[in-house]
Amino acid sequence: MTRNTTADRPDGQAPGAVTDAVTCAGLAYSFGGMRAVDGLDLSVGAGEVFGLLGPNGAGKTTAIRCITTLLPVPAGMVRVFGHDAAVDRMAVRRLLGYVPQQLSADAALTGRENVALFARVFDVPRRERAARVAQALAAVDLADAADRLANTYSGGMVRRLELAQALVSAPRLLILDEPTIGLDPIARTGVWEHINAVRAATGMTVLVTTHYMDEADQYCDRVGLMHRGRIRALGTPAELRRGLGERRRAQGGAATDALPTLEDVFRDVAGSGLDDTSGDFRDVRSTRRTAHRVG
Ligand SMILES: Nc1ncnc2c1ncn2[C@@H]1O[C@H](COP(=O)(O)OP(=O)(O)OP(=O)(O)O)[C@@H](O)[C@H]1O
Repeated sequence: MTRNTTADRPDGQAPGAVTDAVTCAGLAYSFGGMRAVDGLDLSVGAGEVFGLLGPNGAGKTTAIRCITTLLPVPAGMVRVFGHDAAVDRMAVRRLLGYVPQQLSADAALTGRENVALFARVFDVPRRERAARVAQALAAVDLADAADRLANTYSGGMVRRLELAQALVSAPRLLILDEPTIGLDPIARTGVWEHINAVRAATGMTVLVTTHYMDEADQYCDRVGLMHRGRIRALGTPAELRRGLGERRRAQGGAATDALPTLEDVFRDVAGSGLDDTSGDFRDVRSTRRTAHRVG
């Protein structure tokens, strides 16, 4: 059950309002008999940074692929700035930039060529292209490295290059699937600083998945904790931490005044589902499937 609601939304809107950047209602998606997304209800307000968290196999990537229209919407509803993803796929695609989990940069091209390719694919007008490519590269601090082959870039630079690819079409909604995975702490901070700078300059909405609870706590306005295909807890990181602290005190546990961390909240939500026998097996199997896909 969802434990927290939409208090303190930056746009002050009710869930499902037209100014929502993303609305999912009862979204479901199955791979054969496996129900990867199972009745997902989600509203991301325009202009907010929303973190979708959850254990391996929770259904985050599948949900994101439905929102980006890369997967169909077989059941339920997905809207992006009011456009129905099941009906108006091109309108949705024009509004978003997407950085997938898998590598999307071409090692044999320079940084500039990689971003220019995305500018063409996303129909950036020919006359504006060179300037927009340069602007996107500058926004992620790659102007000086723009004419080097991408295979000479560090991991952090590649991730920033992929960010530039997603930004070149000036999206209203930026969707990032684990943007900082495998990066060192300095590179992770760098990626977030660039996301925040662009967001501050443009008012862009950001929907991000991450397994790094410290990042979610620091950079997300609100987070949704997903487990077994739907949201189990929702709120600002502070609300979720406070809520767990209050529940613990009410249960007479934790003889400490320390506020729980977001990782404690994550364990509280995901842990309860991992305790039963089917959950253990299913989640191990999910993780292996995911590893196989990525590797
Ligand atoms: N192409 C596919 N074929 C079969 N099963 C899939 C496929 N993609 C995902 N799944 C399964 O759907 C479930 C949800 O996977 P998904 O990748 O959406 O989870 P996730 O929360 O993004 O996980 P992770 O954090 O590991 O990326 C998992 O059980 C996964 O094994």
